[in-house]
Amino acid sequence: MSEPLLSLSGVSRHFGALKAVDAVDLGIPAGSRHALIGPNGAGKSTLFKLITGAMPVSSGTVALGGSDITGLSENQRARRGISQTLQHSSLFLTQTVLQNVLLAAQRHHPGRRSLVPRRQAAARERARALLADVGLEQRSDTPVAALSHGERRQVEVAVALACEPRLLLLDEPAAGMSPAESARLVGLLQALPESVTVVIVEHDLDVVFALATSVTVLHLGRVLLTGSPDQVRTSDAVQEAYLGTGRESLFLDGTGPAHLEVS
Ligand SMILES: Nc1ncnc2c1ncn2[C@@H]1O[C@H](COP(=O)(O)OP(=O)(O)OP(=O)(O)O)[C@@H](O)[C@H]1O
Repeated sequence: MSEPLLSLSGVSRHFGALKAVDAVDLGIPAGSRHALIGPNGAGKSTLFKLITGAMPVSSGTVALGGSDITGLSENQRARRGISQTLQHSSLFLTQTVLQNVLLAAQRHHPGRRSLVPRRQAAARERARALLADVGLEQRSDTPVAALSHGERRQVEVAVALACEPRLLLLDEPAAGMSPAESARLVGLLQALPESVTVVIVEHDLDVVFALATSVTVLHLGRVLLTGSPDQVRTSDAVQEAYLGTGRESLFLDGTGPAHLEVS
């Protein structure tokens, strides 16, 4: 079997006596649409930060494409091909959608910054193509401040893609979105090329089951199960992990995810 794109081995993060992430082993093949789920406090955000390099591991190793990146900073990992969108927006509100994407591309490829009009035009063309990919070509010249919440999340995906990632990590991309906006987001993530491996941390299980080809369930910092969406859906252990967390069941009606209309 080929080497996973992302490989975690014995990854742990402790806060004093609390094992927020506890000896996690995980291999995510290239091209996956992988979801990390689990009840509140399961360790999802902490694990996300250990992958991006926003937080150092207490022990264990993180490898990307077979290279150990455990000791690398967040910026160094970004240069190796890890891009992320965060729960809290990092967009420039007074700049247009296009300018946000251009700035991200320039930050990532400082060498491509150019005063030559032909090169500037090529950069704008690349940025417009990305905006078309995320369904925002009509909004290129609109200031981000004038966009809806859902559209801003779409810009964040375009900004992350401007860094030409091998691994795109999305932290709760559907938070605060309407069902229609969530469906659009799922559609655009499904349409990304296989060269971009996607990992999402997401509470909205309709989004998870519409998108994910594989799912890891975290509980109390440990991997409870990694499997197909069907294996996760039908697991008694997963249902039990969600009991007592405010959700009576993994699915609110106990039958399955609500239908998410993905166009
Ligand atoms: N910087 C920190 N210092 C101390 N404890 C922390 C820190 N960050 C997270 N924790 C604790 O680690 C555990 C896991 O938190 P984490 O935010 O990773 O969970 P989560 O699964 O993302 O939860 P949620 O779904 O609520 O966002 C929790 O008990 C949390 O209180």
